[in-house]
Amino acid sequence: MTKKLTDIIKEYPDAVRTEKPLIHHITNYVTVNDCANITLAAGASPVMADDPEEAEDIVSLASALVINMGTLNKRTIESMITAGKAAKKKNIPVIFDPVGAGAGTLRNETAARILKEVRPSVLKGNVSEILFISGVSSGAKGVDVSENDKNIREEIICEKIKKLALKTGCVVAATGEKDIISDGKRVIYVENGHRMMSDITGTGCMTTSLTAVFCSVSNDLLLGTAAGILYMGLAGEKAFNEAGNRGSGSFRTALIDQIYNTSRKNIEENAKIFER
Ligand SMILES: Nc1ncnc2c1ncn2[C@@H]1O[C@H](COP(=O)(O)OP(=O)(O)OP(=O)(O)O)[C@@H](O)[C@H]1O
Ligand SMILES: Cc1ncsc1CCO
Ligand SMILES: [Mg+2]
Repeated sequence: MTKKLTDIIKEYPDAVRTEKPLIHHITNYVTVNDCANITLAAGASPVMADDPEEAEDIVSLASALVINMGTLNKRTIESMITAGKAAKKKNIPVIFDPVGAGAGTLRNETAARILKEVRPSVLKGNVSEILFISGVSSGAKGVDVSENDKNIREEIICEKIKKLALKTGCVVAATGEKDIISDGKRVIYVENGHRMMSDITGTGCMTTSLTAVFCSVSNDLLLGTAAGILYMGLAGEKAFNEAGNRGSGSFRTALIDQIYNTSRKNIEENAKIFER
């Protein structure tokens, strides 16, 4: 089974480089530049456009839409809903990262509204955000995973994700030390990555951008999502070996370099992706 998954996913980077899909982002102002650069590093083309007046025009040119609620405000909520609905109408995959869900009323209500009104194709967040949306009260204080949620048993997270996928109609992914992805029936685990990835902000946001990139060239959103998470995890491991000893700034640069230099050999030799 592992072989089959990697055999499919290892074709995606070349497809991206051939197709150069446009990825529309409505995202946060903390990590926006990293998201644009990781999208380019993967061979796709980013456009960041978050005004309600142009949301529909821009998304109609795109091959995928990222909705990331990291620095939410009333103006961008309107853009997220408008662009999200327009994308769904045109069958463009919508990847929703509910950054900070659980941290306050505006975020919680907006996440619920986007799920209901847009019906995203993929819901991808860290384990605290996904558990909160699935109804487990989260200990998270902001945009990072809580210590409490890190210790929740894998089988419990898996069950919650499967149920949430069936309820929302989304492919659901929860990231952390181990990443779990499900469409409600199949469940994929990715065990690549490095703990230094949580020492910089934006590894989750960049993973969401890569998920959008690969979903735009895949006809299977479960595998497109798994690919975004897998390639980020593989890049994290190599970036740590190359630059981890220099510190978190160098690690961040090395991560983008690793996506730029993604190789078939790396996925063939090092992917830890399983379907159970
Ligand atoms: N301890 C860890 N070991 C291995 N990989 C990790 C670890 N923590 C995070 N990762 C990887 O880092 C990436 C980001 O995951 P994380 O859950 O930290 O996202 P996030 O909290 O949404 O990040 P941000 O909001 O800062 O962008 C994922 O690809 C995940 O697999
Ligand atoms: C630190 C931070 N605050 C809002 S968004 C963001 C980036 C990572 O999610
Ligand atoms: Mg995040």
